[in-house]
Amino acid sequence: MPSAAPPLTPSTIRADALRQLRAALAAAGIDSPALDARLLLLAALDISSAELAGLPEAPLGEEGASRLAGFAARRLAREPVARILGEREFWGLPFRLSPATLEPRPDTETLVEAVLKTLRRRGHADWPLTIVDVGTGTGCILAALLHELPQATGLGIDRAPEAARTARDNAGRLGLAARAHFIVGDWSTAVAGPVDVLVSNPPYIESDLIRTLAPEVRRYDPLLALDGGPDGLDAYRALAADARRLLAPGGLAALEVGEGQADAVAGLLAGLGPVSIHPDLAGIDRVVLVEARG
Ligand SMILES: C[S@@+](CC[C@H](N)C(=O)[O-])C[C@H]1O[C@@H](n2cnc3c(N)ncnc32)[C@H](O)[C@@H]1O
Repeated sequence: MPSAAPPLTPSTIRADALRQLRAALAAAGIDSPALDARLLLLAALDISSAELAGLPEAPLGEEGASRLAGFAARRLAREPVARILGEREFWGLPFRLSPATLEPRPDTETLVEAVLKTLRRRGHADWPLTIVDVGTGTGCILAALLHELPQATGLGIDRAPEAARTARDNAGRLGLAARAHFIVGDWSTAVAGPVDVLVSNPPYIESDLIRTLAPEVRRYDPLLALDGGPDGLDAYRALAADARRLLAPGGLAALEVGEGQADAVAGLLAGLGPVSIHPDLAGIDRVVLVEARG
């Protein structure tokens, strides 16, 4: 049964709207009702937290009530807040979303951290590195790396043309257009190499498990971004072959993996050089990194 929307009117005051929305989201079983209600209210009224704190008794007004009612209906239909707002932060940078892009996840920052740590340990962070990001989505991994590595240039590849366009737009808005290029392609088949850094957060959910995912993921993240084939490892087989073909001597590849996949992916990369496995903040092995022999 669809959950009841809060009874918002133009004369409803901000504080009451927040309470009503929080209660409606909680009743619908949404995980973070207080935070979501607050973010949606601020966005619907286009105000800051300080403005809300300063004038909690102000009425929503015609436009505010109508926008907030629309946002509430979408969230109650389990659309994620970031999709409603159209933007999501990753590595402290803003990324626009489109229906063709995965919503970037905090876990993926583990991959950015692992690559930067390795490059810094090796004293390569100021080198004019070439980076390839396969399955770039919003372009978040590539943009975060280029943001931290001022001499590097990068290529983002996605099979979804709309994702490649969104990534290009995001890189442009972040001032990275001169160093980041984006193409539509199937894994790295269009790339000749050599490549210094190959990164990817590929689709890795086992096909049969997709129907068990939370509605926020199953209904709103694109299937192409989720489906890793029968055992979830299809993409890694292609990427391991790409790494073997493309990596420069001494180059590195870093792949995000799903829970329980690290050992299998480490096995696929093992022939290239020493492999390390990096946990995310929850302690789950999240990134497999290989440093190709020089
Ligand atoms: C899990 S998403 C990751 C998106 C983004 N890199 C991130 O971390 O938020 C995987 C991405 O791979 C893309 N993809 C799926 N199959 C592909 C293929 N054969 N070649 C290139 N990209 C592919 C999807 O369109 C999607 O954007």
